[in-house]
Amino acid sequence: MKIDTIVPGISDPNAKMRATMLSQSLMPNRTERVNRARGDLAMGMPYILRHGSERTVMIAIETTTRERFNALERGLGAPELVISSKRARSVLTAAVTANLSEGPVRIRPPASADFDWYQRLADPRHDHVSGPAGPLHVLRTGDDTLQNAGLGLVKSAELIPAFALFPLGTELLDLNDVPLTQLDASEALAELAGRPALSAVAAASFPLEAHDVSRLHVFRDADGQREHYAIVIGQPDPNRPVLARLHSACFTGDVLGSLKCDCGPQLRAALSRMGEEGAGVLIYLNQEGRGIGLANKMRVYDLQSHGRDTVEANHQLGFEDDERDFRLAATMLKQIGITDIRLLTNNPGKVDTLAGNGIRVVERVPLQVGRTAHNRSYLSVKALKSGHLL
Ligand SMILES: Nc1nc2c(ncn2[C@@H]2O[C@H](COP(=O)(O)OP(=O)(O)OP(=O)(O)O)[C@@H](O)[C@H]2O)c(=O)[nH]1
Ligand SMILES: [Zn+2]
Repeated sequence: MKIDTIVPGISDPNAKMRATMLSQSLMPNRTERVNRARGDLAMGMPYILRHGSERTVMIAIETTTRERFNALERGLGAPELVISSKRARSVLTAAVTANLSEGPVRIRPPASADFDWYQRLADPRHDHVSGPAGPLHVLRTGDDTLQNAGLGLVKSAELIPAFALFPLGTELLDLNDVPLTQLDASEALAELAGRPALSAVAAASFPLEAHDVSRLHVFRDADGQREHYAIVIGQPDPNRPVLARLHSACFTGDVLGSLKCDCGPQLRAALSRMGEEGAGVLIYLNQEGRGIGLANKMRVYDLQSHGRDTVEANHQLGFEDDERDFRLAATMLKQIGITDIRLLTNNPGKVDTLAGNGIRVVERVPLQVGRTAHNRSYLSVKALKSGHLL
């Protein structure tokens, strides 16, 4: 951005310096650059992902249009398709996935591949009718910083974890006239792994069914993408550990009363126990579907209707078992001045993460409510595969 060209009175000796300072302060920082790229992916816009001298144009398979994809292919040549190793093991033949390590899997498309081919490998909705794909050429060599960053970005945009990378050789095309976002892959990886920063935005008190004194604090993450809530019930005694619940958003369970999980009853039971004790804190994290978002949760529910369990379905779509970041809860508790808690949970992972991030969990209080014939196998898979305590 050339601010000096629009600042009047450029002959003023201070104007140039003011323009430089203004340019510097308007320059997007790392969080903003990563968030722009994430926004582009969500809109189906391509952006430039760089690593060293390598430059690629990245586009998410879920959101791009066929027309845009074809235009990129005509201009830049065939891309590589990147999916996660979890997805690769579900959709590719065993011969192709033998010895695959965790992380991104790079696939060179066959000459006949059209946009439908990319969609079919990305989206598992037709897996049960089409069977495994292969033989295919999996690229195993080289540094995969670009692919790792891409995978982190599509997942954090809550999109199907699959994208295309079109190599952008310097000699090929000059895209300088197209205002594409540019992002460095190492910088993206550092941002995604960093401790999530949250700021307190607003708070107000109002009565709840559980207790007539409650205060809701709204926190917003640094990229402005998501809000999380802390609800303080009654007036917790600062000298005693507070009864606490760390709850992850479940629109289907919390709001609609779905019988497929135990979230709604857990939410209400936690609030009413806090009401009975006269004090407590509920941390409500907007990490729907164990961090994959509601659209992806519906995709994994659909896979579950074809016989997959909750963990297998996440893998088939390309996600890990659990994509949540419980460090957010530790940050929020500390910001509202609560460091000692009794945590209502059956999930030892929550206890460990809070304890490792400055919260003293003096007791784990089991929360076993809402078991139905519909969620019996879901809950036993969580116990068997995810270490939840029954
Ligand atoms: N991906 C996926 N998410 C699910 C499924 N069923 C429920 N969820 C999500 O799982 C999360 C459950 O959250 P919590 O109840 O806070 O956590 P938990 O890990 O079960 O631990 P505790 O309830 O504290 O014992 C919510 O985000 C739900 O939306 C499923 O089949 N697949
Ligand atoms: Zn639920």
